[in-house]
Amino acid sequence: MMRELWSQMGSLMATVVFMYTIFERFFPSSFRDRLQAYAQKVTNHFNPYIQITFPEFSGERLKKSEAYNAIQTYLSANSSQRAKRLKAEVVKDSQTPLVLSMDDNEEITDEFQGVKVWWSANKVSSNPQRYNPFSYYGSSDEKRFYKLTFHRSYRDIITMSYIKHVLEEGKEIELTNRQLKLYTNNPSSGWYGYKQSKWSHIVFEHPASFETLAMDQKRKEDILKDLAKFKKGKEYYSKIGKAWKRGYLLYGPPGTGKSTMIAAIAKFMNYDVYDLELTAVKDNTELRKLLIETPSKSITVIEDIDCSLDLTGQRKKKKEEVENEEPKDPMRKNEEESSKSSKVTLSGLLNFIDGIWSACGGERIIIFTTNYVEKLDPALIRRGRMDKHIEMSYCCFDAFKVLAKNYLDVESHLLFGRIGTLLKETETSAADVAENLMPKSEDEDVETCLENLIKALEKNKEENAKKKAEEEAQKKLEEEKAKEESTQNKEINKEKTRENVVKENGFC
Ligand SMILES: Nc1ncnc2c1ncn2[C@@H]1O[C@H](COP(=O)(O)OP(=O)(O)OP(=O)(O)O)[C@@H](O)[C@H]1O
Ligand SMILES: [Mg+2]
Repeated sequence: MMRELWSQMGSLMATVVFMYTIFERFFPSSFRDRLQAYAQKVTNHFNPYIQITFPEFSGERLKKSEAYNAIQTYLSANSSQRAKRLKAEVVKDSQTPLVLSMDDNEEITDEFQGVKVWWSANKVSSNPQRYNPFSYYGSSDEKRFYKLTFHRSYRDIITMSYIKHVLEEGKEIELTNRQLKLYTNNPSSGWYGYKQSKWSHIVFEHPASFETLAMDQKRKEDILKDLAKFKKGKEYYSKIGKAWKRGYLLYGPPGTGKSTMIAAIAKFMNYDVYDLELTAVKDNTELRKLLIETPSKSITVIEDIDCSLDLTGQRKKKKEEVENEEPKDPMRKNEEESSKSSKVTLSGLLNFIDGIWSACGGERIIIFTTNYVEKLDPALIRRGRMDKHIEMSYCCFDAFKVLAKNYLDVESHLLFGRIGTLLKETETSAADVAENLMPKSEDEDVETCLENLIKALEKNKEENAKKKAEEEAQKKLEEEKAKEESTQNKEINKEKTRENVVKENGFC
């Protein structure tokens, strides 16, 4: 009531000012200014309400204000039930294509810690008559802004806590609603020039999630807990003095779900994925430039790190090469050397993961995947760099049950027992199990699909047994050969010793 009264007062003052402008010719300008300032002072003195405005565009370059966007999102989420007049907008990159927010000149109330505040969406037209085709604001110079009004006795609570709460919640909702993106690095030849950038992106619409990811249930829960702890870890990481980042190493045979797991992590965390193709990065400087452009709340992925570059034995190999090298044409040698030195090195990657990059913004995840964990340089995957090592192993019964639910919508079946036994006896990837579970035609029912899987697993078992027998036979052969060689060596040594004794003593 009181606030409305003051609002009326404001209109009254505006009318007075308007009258000045009409009669301005009859008043000297100095008198007009003085009167206006005085009227403002009087209003401010008695008005117990404070107003803060948040314009849509700010700064010299008239960039769209982040605060305005966050407030819009916050109010859309909180006001669409309360406001009587709403406007619908199509928002780019949002999961919900049509976003409802309160319409221009509409007002709603909000409450924070028992304090009531008023938000209004406003629009002013600085020059409605003039058409400006280059205007940021459309056909007329419309300027939008949100106005927050509150009683002056709550100044501290509103300016110090409430606005922060609105902006944070608005940004959080923006992040939840937006569509995830998958970024890939562009070759450096295209980094500069008009509209070029280091990363290109597409909307990331991978259907995988932790619900559909087939793996041992306990391990899955463990990973989920780890991720949830990381997400809420801002204070914890700052308390222990560690950069807010986490490294995951996913390793295991092909088709066991490493890439699927990355998609599930991205979805769970609601982070964009930056898929770094190391072979397209010329050197450590380029690597740095690329990584520095990855934002917080992102996952940087290096897939098949063992194949991406010779990160595994680079240092050792270089030495060997130098020793075995034949003399070369000096021109070619120079060329080769410069191409060799323009490569990302293991230390370049490690320094950046540990150093500046992890300190930029925080809340970053880095994931390496490999099929051959034993080939990697221990320095690359030591704890602290790759904090969590996750083995994606062959399909177990738990994982099979998830796949059966995903593909056939069954949770139990008489054939499950046989499949469980066969999975223990074979090494079958989840990708192979999934492929066999997928109905090949419309006539194939659940039972046929499960039988198909059993047949495939039995075949796999037979082949494995055959392979194992062959390997054992080969091993035996090698052992026998080694034994024979050692007996021969012993005989030779004995003969040599005898000859030496004869030489030393000078007789037979
Ligand atoms: N654990 C799993 N859960 C659900 N689906 C899986 C799983 N593992 C594999 N699949 C299925 O198999 C396909 C291949 O899996 P994915 O690409 O994740 O394997 P990968 O471990 O990354 O293999 P590679 O080592 O060859 O890159 C996926 O598209 C998915 O359909
Ligand atoms: Mg993969």
